[in-house]
Amino acid sequence: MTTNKVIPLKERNIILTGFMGVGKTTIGQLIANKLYRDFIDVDQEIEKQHNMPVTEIFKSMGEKNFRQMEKDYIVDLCYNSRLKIVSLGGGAFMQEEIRAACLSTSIVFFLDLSWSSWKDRLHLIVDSRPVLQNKSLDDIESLFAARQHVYEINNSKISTDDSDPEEVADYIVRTLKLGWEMNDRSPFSQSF
Ligand SMILES: Nc1ncnc2c1ncn2[C@@H]1O[C@H](COP(=O)(O)OP(=O)(O)O)[C@@H](O)[C@H]1O
Ligand SMILES: O=C(O)C1=C[C@@H](OP(=O)(O)O)[C@@H](O)[C@H](O)C1
Ligand SMILES: [Mg+2]
Repeated sequence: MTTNKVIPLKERNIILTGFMGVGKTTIGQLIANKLYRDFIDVDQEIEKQHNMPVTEIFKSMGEKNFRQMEKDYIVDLCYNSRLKIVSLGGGAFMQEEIRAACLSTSIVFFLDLSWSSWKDRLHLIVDSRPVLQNKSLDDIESLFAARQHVYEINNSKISTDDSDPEEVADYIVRTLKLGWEMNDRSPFSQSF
């Protein structure tokens, strides 16, 4: 474990959080390509471990087990890796232990999208997101609203309304490079 070591800013993992369908997986991969870093999508890693899609994991093992696997994977990743671009699943940040691990070791970006834009995207994702299945639009809106205040705990919030994934990824890369450059020039420290 690297728990007590202060991780230099440039080496910290970059973590994307936000509601299902906001673009974490798509944009994370683009950021990784632009920065020549490894990309880790937590859902895809859990799917590889179990050789089945998340929908099947929910069906055969239950959501509770999925949440445990998600927590174990992310906490380990946070404390034992650096320089990764990581896309979380949209429910991960609801677990306090995951939030604490992410915020103490990494740089967390919240990809925000308004409800009115989000609902136009529902048809793209509903079949592959078990949490959205058998729910009315009102139920989903309540879940969306309930989770927003948890995503608000982050290092940087990006509004993705009216931007395509390339634009969002470029914006995040520019923000990061600026932050790294300012940190390099700071007389106080290399890390915080
Ligand atoms: N900025 C965007 N504008 C339009 N469509 C997007 C945008 N970001 C993602 N999408 C689309 O939304 C869907 C969900 O994207 P995904 O990256 O899987 O989201 P998440 O990982 O947050 O659930 C995909 O079909 C993707 O192409
Ligand atoms: O919000 C959630 O509870 C979930 C989000 C999904 O990931 P995306 O946010 O990438 O869709 C996936 O982890 C699972 O279906 C549960
Ligand atoms: Mg995803």
